[in-house]
Parts: sequence; structure tokens; C-alpha cells
Amino acid sequence: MRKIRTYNQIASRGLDRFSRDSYEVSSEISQPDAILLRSHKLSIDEIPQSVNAIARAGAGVNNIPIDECTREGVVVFNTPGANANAVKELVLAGLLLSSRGIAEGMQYVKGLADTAPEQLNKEVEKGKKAYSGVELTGKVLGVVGLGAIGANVANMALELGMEVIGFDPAISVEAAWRLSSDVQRAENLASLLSRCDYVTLHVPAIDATRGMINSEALAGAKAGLKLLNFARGEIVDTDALVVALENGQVGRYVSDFPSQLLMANDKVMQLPHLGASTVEAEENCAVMGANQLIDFLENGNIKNSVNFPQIRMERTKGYRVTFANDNVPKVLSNVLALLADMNINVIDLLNKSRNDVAYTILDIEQAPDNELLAAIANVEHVFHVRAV
Ligand SMILES: NC(=O)C1=CN([C@@H]2O[C@H](COP(=O)(O)OP(=O)(O)OC[C@H]3O[C@@H](n4cnc5c(N)ncnc54)[C@H](O)[C@@H]3O)[C@@H](O)[C@H]2O)C=CC1
Ligand SMILES: O=C(O)C(=O)COP(=O)(O)O
Repeated sequence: MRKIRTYNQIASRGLDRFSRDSYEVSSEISQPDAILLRSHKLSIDEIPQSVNAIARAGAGVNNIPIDECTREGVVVFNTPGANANAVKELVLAGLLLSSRGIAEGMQYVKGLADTAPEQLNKEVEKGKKAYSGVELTGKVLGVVGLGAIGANVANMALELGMEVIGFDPAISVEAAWRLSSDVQRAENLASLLSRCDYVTLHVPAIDATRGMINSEALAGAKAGLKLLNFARGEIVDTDALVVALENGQVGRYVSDFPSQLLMANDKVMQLPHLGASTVEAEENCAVMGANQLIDFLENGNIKNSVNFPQIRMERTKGYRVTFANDNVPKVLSNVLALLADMNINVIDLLNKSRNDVAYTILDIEQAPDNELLAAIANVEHVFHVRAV
């Protein structure tokens, strides 16, 4: 019986992927084979030795201690694109909320609850001028990060009649294919900020992006910028934002990562972290995360990992062993020499690497015993071995 420890609310369509005959799935398990989670901030102490893999049902993996996981041979997955449409639709809401007096107007109408029915229409007409706004069509939108979400947002904005400028120094080939050729390319963040009425952020929280929207960046922005942050709170330097809101450099800030510092600011609209909270996105992410875990636990295959190479080997016959090692010469040949010494025949093997990590799937003729697994683990530079 394999064990899956869950954190957060994972959609049941995903959990149902684990057959009850072979898996125990619960938020109470103490020695799991794998972890399935969403935004829970996972500390290294919550990852016992028994864990071989962690799947993030979502995009951002800044809640997982990836470097430590890699060192322990723990494969970390995410579910690229599975919630991109949900975020795109909330960004559309953010664009509208920052342009029209929707939230404030609703608040105003609620305040008229005690108005006499025959007076209501008159009061509404009297007050409405305070809530008029501007249209999106013809305005310039800057999209920072053109991955699964950013590309979707950029294409949507073109359909709304906006002019779209994108910035992504590391855009992937697939993302570039998804992007309309009408999206203009900014050479750098400063150039994008200086030209846009609206800017929406869709980058991961990594060292290069934390605080990238700082006082210097904001000082170069077009005055009255409407800034949308549905990426991560820490990408925007909140202290700098408070100043920019005060001096009018930023006209509106909409985010689903609320900050205490911005609570009382009338120019700020803060939502709960709702970007991926739709039935569809929650199901897509949970199913994709569960499928990836199952294929890894049962076959050693890796798809959509953020720290291990992509690898897949068809299962034919024999017994499967996988191992991870530092990506240096001679490790594979040393393991094969060891197998030869032990008179163990190899049926098939596949070896892939990514940065400092190499990973091998090995199908052998006889069932691996503890002695064999220990011998492979003892080969210099091997740091994880598993009989699958
Ligand atoms: N609010 C919410 O509920 C959600 C928020 N997110 C956040 O959005 C982020 C993006 O998600 P996806 O588009 O699915 O990821 P993705 O990996 O498809 O796209 C991220 C893009 O950012 C680009 N990038 C990285 N560093 C950059 C930099 N310094 N400047 C400009 N571009 C840079 C990458 O090249 C990549 O194209 C996630 O990492 C997560 O933090 C994701 C899903 C839901
Ligand atoms: O996928 C992401 O990066 C998200 O931010 C979504 O977070 P959630 O799964 O809703 O806690």
C-alpha cells in the first residue's frame, strides 16, 4: 500500500485517481511515500525520509524547499498551465475593477439600503458620477512574464482592443508559440513600465523577481499606473508601492496577495488568494498532480518536475530500479560494473540529466534485494535509490 499525504483542499477528482486498493490518501499520514499539496508552506521538517516525491497542484513552487528536496533525491512536480485560464479570468476582473467604479459603486448602493423605495432611483442617479471610469480598449497593457498565464492574458487583452507589450527574458519556445505576434516585445522592465497604462505581473517568486517592482522601477512608470499582481506578494516591494500610491505614480493596485500595509489605502483592492480557485482549475491541477505522482511512484517516470529531468521508459518485463546521482562522469558505468560483478543482467536503461542531477531508470532481470539497493546507494555520487 502506497501512502499519499495531502495538505490543503485537493479536488476529489484528483484524489480519486489513487485507487483505494493500492493507495492510502489522507492529511493524517505520518510516513508517506509522497506529498500532494497546494499553497501550504512546506518546511523541511514536514518531509520525512519516506517521501520520494512532492506534487504541487498548481504553478508556483516557492512554498517548497526545492534545493533541500533535490539533495535528498525528492522529485518535486508542479502542474504547468493547469490553472492558467482561471488566473487569466481573474486578471480580466482586476482590469475592470481598476478601471470602473465597480467595487466602490456596489458599496455605495449597499449604503442606500435604508433609502425609501421611491427615493432610491433618484439617490442612485445623484451619486453615480463619483463611480464613472475609463475603458480598456485603446489602452496599453504590459505583461511581465509570458508563460502559461502571461501569454493567455496578453492574447485576451488584444481581443479587448488593448495594445499589449510583453517582457520575458527567458520565454520558452512553447510559450512563444502560444503568444500572438501582435504582442510587442519590451527589451527590459523599465521600458515596459514607461509605456503602459496597466501592468500585470506573471513571474514566479524567485531571487531575480523578488522586489523587482521597487522604488526605482515605479519611479520610471507612467504616472497613474494601474498595477495588477496575481503572481506573488513579494514581487512588489510594498514600502515602495505605498510611496508610489501616495505620490500618484501608481493610481491603482489590485492583488490576490493581501498586505497589512495596504489595508486602509483606497487605491488598493485586495482579494483573498483566489487566482486558481475555480472548480475547473482545482480539478485540472489535482488530476495532473495525481497522475504525475502515480506514474512516478509506479514506474519511476518523471513529467513536469521542477528539479529532476523529464524521463519516461516503457515498462516491458523484468524489475525496475531507479537512482539519482550527481551529474558527474563514471557514475552510470560504475553502477553497471557493479551489476556485472553481481551477475545481474540489464534489460533496458534510460539516463537523463538536468543541471547537477542525473537520473536513471534501469530494468533488470531479477528482483532487486536490499543488498543490491545498498550496493548501488554506495556507489560514489549516488544519492537516492528506489526499487519501483
Ligand atoms: N494568484 C494565483 O492564484 C496564481 C498565481 N500564480 C503565480 O503565477 C506565476 C506564473 O505562473 P505560470 O504562468 O503558470 O508560470 P510559467 O512558468 O508558465 O511562466 C512564468 C514566466 O515567467 C518568466 N520569467 C521568469 N523570470 C522572469 C523575469 N525576471 N522577468 C520576466 N519574466 C520572467 C519565465 O520565463 C516564464 O515564461 C507562478 O509562478 C505563481 O507564482 C500561478 C497560478 C495561480
Ligand atoms: O498555482 C499557484 O501558483 C497558485 O498560486 C494557486 O494557489 P492555490 O492552489 O490556490 O493555493
